[in-house]
Amino acid sequence: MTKMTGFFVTGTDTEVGKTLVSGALILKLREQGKQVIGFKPVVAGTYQDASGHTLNEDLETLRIASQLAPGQFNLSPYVLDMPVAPHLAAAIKGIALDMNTIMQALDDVQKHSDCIVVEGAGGFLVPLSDNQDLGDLAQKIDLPIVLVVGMKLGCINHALLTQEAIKARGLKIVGWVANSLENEMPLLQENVATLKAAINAPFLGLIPSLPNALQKSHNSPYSIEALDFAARHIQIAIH
Ligand SMILES: Nc1ncnc2c1ncn2[C@@H]1O[C@H](COP(=O)(O)OP(=O)(O)OP(=O)(O)O)[C@@H](O)[C@H]1O
Ligand SMILES: C[C@H](N)[C@H](N)CCCCCC(=O)O
Ligand SMILES: [Mg+2]
Repeated sequence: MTKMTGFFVTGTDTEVGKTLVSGALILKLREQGKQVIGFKPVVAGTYQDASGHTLNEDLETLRIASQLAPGQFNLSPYVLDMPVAPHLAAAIKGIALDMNTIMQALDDVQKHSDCIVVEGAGGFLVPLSDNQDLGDLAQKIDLPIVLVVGMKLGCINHALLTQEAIKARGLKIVGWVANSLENEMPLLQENVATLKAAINAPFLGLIPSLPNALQKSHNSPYSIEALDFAARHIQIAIH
């Protein structure tokens, strides 16, 4: 496999805005004239669209951001129905998540793009199997890591734990994004200031709570306007 360019997007937890930031990064890379494809090693949680197709919200968001047609490219080798820890969703389906299968799928989409934005599943050390986790996958993929901090009580500890885990794998955080989530936390700016001092990587920006008009509705992914709103709040050097 040739050396990839792009980003690996991890977060302090599940539901912290990795998909929002991944979509925003795809838009920023596309603004530079690059062909970008989003990828997730595994997704857990599906819904049926009006035509009865089984879809996943994150993959549909990455698809919107990359401007891909429905079904164009396989953005994840593992689409699992239950919205639970991926290795458990896989076990329920009677399968195991295999690192080589993920790398092969990534290689396939990479052939059609200049850059890849890989969104992790949950936090940095979510298991893929009994002996491998997403940190191992991040090591194999070896893309610069963007850390998304979901701004809620507890995020300082989660951010520091994640930073340690990334460092322990010999990887580097290229920057971190504070995502304000749906309800702005008390002392938001003070929390951001604490994180700026504690995280040993550039601060890329604070995404405010999405304006009501841009909030997603049930089962529908982020709109392109929501991704663009987030992109406008991220400053990142793209080479
Ligand atoms: N800035 C924001 N303003 C308002 N709502 C937000 C914001 N960021 C995220 N959300 C909401 O928080 C929820 C989780 O966001 P998102 O799906 O991007 O998280 P994630 O980290 O990608 O989760 P997963 O681990 O499942 O991939 C979504 O319902 C989304 O609408
Ligand atoms: C289903 C969910 N939305 C994510 N895709 C997966 C989150 C896995 C979290 C596992 C854990 O850390 O306990
Ligand atoms: Mg997501």
